[in-house]
Amino acid sequence: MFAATRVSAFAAKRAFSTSAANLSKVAVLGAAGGIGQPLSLLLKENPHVTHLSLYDIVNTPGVAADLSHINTNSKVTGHTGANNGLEEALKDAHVVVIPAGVPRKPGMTRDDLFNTNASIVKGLAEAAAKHCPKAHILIISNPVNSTVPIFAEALKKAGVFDPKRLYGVTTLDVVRASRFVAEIKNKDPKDVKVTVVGGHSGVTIVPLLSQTGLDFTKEELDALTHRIQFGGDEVVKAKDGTGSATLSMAFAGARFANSVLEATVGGKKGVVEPTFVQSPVFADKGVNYFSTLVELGPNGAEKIHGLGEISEYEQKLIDAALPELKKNITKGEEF
Ligand SMILES: NC(=O)C1=CN([C@@H]2O[C@H](COP(=O)(O)OP(=O)(O)OC[C@H]3O[C@@H](n4cnc5c(N)ncnc54)[C@H](O)[C@@H]3O)[C@@H](O)[C@H]2O)C=CC1
Ligand SMILES: O=C([O-])CC(=O)C(=O)O
Repeated sequence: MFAATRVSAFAAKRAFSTSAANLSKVAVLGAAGGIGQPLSLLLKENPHVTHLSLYDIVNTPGVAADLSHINTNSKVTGHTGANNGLEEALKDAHVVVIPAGVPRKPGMTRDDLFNTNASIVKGLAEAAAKHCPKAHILIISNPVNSTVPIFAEALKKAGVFDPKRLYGVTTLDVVRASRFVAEIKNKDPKDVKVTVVGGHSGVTIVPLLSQTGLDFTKEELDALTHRIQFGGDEVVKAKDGTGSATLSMAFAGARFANSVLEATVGGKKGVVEPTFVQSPVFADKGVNYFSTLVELGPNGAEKIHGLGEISEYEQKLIDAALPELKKNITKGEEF
């Protein structure tokens, strides 16, 4: 904590002369981790961020000191679990990005992380409800299908839940889908947009390849759908016990955070991103959270799109996703 305080004071002093008004304080919780560090680096480059506030239970002073030397126009502060670290990190935050919690090892499902990560996320939610009740909260911690409902319940209990400001980050599925499709079609991924709906684990991840404007054989559809649904496993296997996707997740998380910032403080119109939010799309089937394309505006998730036209193949994927999704959501809500 001593080191954290020193870093904090140092960074704050330096920032005084360089940074604009503290309009967009962005807090990263879990900032010293595999995702947290590269994500914080990418956020340090984001011109919308005026104050980058890094919180972790370990090692944040070092990460904050390191990032604070980068000559972009934001101040960096580091906070640890000791004393009022979390409160300081969250106070007045406009956006809070949360990659705190344990990652998978080979052989585990994301749901296997529930026991450890549910309490971590719940604790952070209670703190956010108290110290930054108006912040936009971006949940990366797995299992996203359950951690978003856990967070929502904690905010509801504190009387500060606004469904427009709570987002499960599913951007990595979209990033992967674009890359994988581009690979087999010999295209530049920037020209390949794939909408991915549902949740963020296995069969709950539903790519809508029929909406890409490209043609696929049945074999291509099967292979791509499987790869997009289980892309996370490829990385878990390759990392061989040392963790799951961190760099691609940091890239995806920074992209989503930037979209939220552009829409909420950057005045940009027509920002549309897929994200796992409280959603009416399958609420009649008891599935209260779902990821579809969402239009972001000054208040956050302002317009939730439906699925659009989907193929029979995709309808079957949706039918398989809904029961699993409902189970994951209920588990989170009841935690
Ligand atoms: N939504 C998505 O698409 C993805 C989600 N993930 C998930 O993100 C999470 C983090 O993954 P990694 O960064 O690889 O793990 P990591 O273990 O490298 O980092 C996690 C960090 O969280 C910190 N932490 C633990 N408890 C905390 C608490 N109470 N408050 C603040 N920080 C705390 C740890 O000290 C550590 O620095 C995992 O749950 C993983 O499954 C990973 C990839 C993609
Ligand atoms: O696979 C994991 O556990 C991490 C993750 O969510 C992903 O890479 O999509």
